[in-house]
Amino acid sequence: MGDPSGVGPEIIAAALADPQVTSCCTPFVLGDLGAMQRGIAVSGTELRVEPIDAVPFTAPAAGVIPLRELSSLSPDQMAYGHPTPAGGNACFKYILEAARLCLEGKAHAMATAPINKESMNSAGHHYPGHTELLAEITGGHEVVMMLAGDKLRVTLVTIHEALADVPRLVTRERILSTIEITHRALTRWFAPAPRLAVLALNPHCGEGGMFGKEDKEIITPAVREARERGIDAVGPLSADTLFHFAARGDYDGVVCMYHDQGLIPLKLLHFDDGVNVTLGLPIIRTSVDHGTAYDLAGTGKASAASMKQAILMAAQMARRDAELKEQQ
Ligand SMILES: NC(=O)c1ccc[n+]([C@@H]2O[C@H](COP(=O)([O-])OP(=O)(O)OC[C@H]3O[C@@H](n4cnc5c(N)ncnc54)[C@H](O)[C@@H]3O)[C@@H](O)[C@H]2O)c1
Ligand SMILES: N[C@H](C(=O)O)[C@H](O)COP(=O)(O)O
Repeated sequence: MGDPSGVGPEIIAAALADPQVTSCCTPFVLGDLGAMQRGIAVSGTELRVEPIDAVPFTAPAAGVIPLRELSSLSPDQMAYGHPTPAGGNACFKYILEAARLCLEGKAHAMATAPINKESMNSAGHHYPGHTELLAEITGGHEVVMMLAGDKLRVTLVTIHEALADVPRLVTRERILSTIEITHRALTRWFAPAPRLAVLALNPHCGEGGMFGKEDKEIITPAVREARERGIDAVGPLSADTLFHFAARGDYDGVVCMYHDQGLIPLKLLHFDDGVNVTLGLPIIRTSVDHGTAYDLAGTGKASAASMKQAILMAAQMARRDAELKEQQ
């Protein structure tokens, strides 16, 4: 459900009211009954929530959202636009339970609504986001954040890091593993023979060292090694021009060095329908590409398009996994 004080519950309701969603999967919510009922009212949908005790559960009637109640927040603890430690703790529980159900094979995939990272941290859970928390609780796998839309897919070598720390964190090993994880995931789910572009860190790829040495000394050898391992990757390429070519279809994925390098173009093109996917996990996890939007929470004005796409993509990935399993 994500943060009950944000737009999560209302966009979940709007997404689950869409027959395209319910015809491709059997969704259920891990969250708070009161928050979900409020979200349904705000969304103006005709849905009804029915608490479930366990997963799996009996298939619900049309118009019913099965909900496993993991918190019972008071109105103060879930006031719109006001994150609370109780709300942050509740989000943490929803994520843990979703991961557990996926790991145990009781759910095929999880699609997350937005959390407020500050509120989860205020509850004592010190993670930059879902990505790092899921990496830890599913076995310490190396993970990569991907944001994807029809026109563009970006993956990130560094995620939630201060910009000042990025040059130090952009190592050859980390670039190489990001390229490899991206390649593997795209091959499995999205593009059978992926073409990857790897971005430079500095303007004009460092201009021969005048504007920084990282492109020549770190990114170039990492791309060379990826190519030696059979991956169709090119780079480093200048970030200012590359997105034009990627968005017109020249590449299946763009490996970016830091958060805003990739997420600004992605959200410019796909704010409404972009999906965040965590690659490298032993489970399928997708998410909306936006945050808690406190300024809109409770107004019913938030778009549910990204939530819907996140659920559809999770279902599509799970179907693909089932096909691959059958072929084995
Ligand atoms: N998937 C996630 O859990 C996730 C993703 C991004 C940000 N966050 C968190 O969300 C909190 C708020 O972050 P922020 O303010 O940077 O970003 P935000 O995405 O919440 O809001 C940025 C702007 O986009 C608008 N917006 C967001 N979602 C919208 C929607 N569905 N429809 C229409 N407009 C929408 C908001 O009204 C606001 O003007 C932070 O704590 C951040 O860490 C969580
Ligand atoms: N970087 C993401 C974005 O801006 O959309 C976002 O913060 C999500 O992070 P998690 O999926 O790790 O919560």
